[in-house]
Amino acid sequence: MITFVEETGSTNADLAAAVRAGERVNEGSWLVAERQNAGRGRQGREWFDGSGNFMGSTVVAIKAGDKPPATLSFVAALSVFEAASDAVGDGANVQLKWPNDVMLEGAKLSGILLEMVAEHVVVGIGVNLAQAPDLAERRIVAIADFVKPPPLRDFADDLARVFARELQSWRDTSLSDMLERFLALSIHSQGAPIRVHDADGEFVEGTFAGLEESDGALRLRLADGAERVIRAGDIS
Ligand SMILES: O=C(O)CCCC[C@@H]1SC[C@@H]2NC(=O)N[C@@H]21
Repeated sequence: MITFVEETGSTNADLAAAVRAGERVNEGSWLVAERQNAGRGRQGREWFDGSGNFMGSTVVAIKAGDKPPATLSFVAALSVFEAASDAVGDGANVQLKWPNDVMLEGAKLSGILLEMVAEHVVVGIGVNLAQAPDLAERRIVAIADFVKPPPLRDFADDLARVFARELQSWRDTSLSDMLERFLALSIHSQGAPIRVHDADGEFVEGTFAGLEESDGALRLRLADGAERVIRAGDIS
C-alpha cells in the first residue's frame, strides 16, 4: 500500500518515528511525500525538495537469517535502476554507482538513505523525476532533462512493485548474485581509476577492485598494490 501525503518533514523520519513508537509498519507499505521540508541525505547532507520528484520511504523488518542490513542498499539501487529505466526507455543511459547511486547519462539521478531503527531498516529513496538542484560541486540531473517524466503515482507504483520483487530475491538468493547484477550495471568497471571520499572525510585514490562478497563493501586497489576495503563512503 502506498500512502501519499502533500507535505512532511522527511518520509524517513516519519517511518522511523512510527517504528520507534511501536506502531505496526508492514513491509510493502510506502510513505510518499509530494514535498519534504527537511529531507535527509547521506552523510548528514540535506535532500533537495523538488516538486514533482519522487520522495518516499519503506520499512524492512530484519528477520533471523537475513543478509547484512546494509546490503538492502543494493535492493534499493537495483529497484530504482529498473523503475528509472522503465521511465526513460531508450531516451538516456541509466547506470549504478557504488554504494547506491543511480546515474543518468553519468550524473546523479537518485539518492538512497538507509536508517537502522530497532531491528528495522527504513529505506528512503529520492528520484529526480521533474527537476534537479543546481549544485556547484557536482552535476545532478532529472528524468525531465531527457524525456517526459512519468506521473509521480505511476512511478511510485512501479518502484514499489519492483522493490517487493528485489526484496524477495535478496532473501531467497545469494548476495553474490545480487552483487554480480549490480556490477554488470555499474558505471565503474574493474580496474577503473576512482577517488573515494570515505566516512572519515578523507579522499583515497586507487582503482576499482570489485565488491566484498560478504557485505558488498568497496575494494580499492592502492598505488602500492595493497587493497583497502571501504564500507561507507562515496566515489567522487
Ligand atoms: O544523499 C543521498 O544520496 C540520499 C538521499 C535520500 C533522499 C530520500 S527522499 C525520501 C527519503 N526521506 C528523506 O528524508 N530522505 C530520503
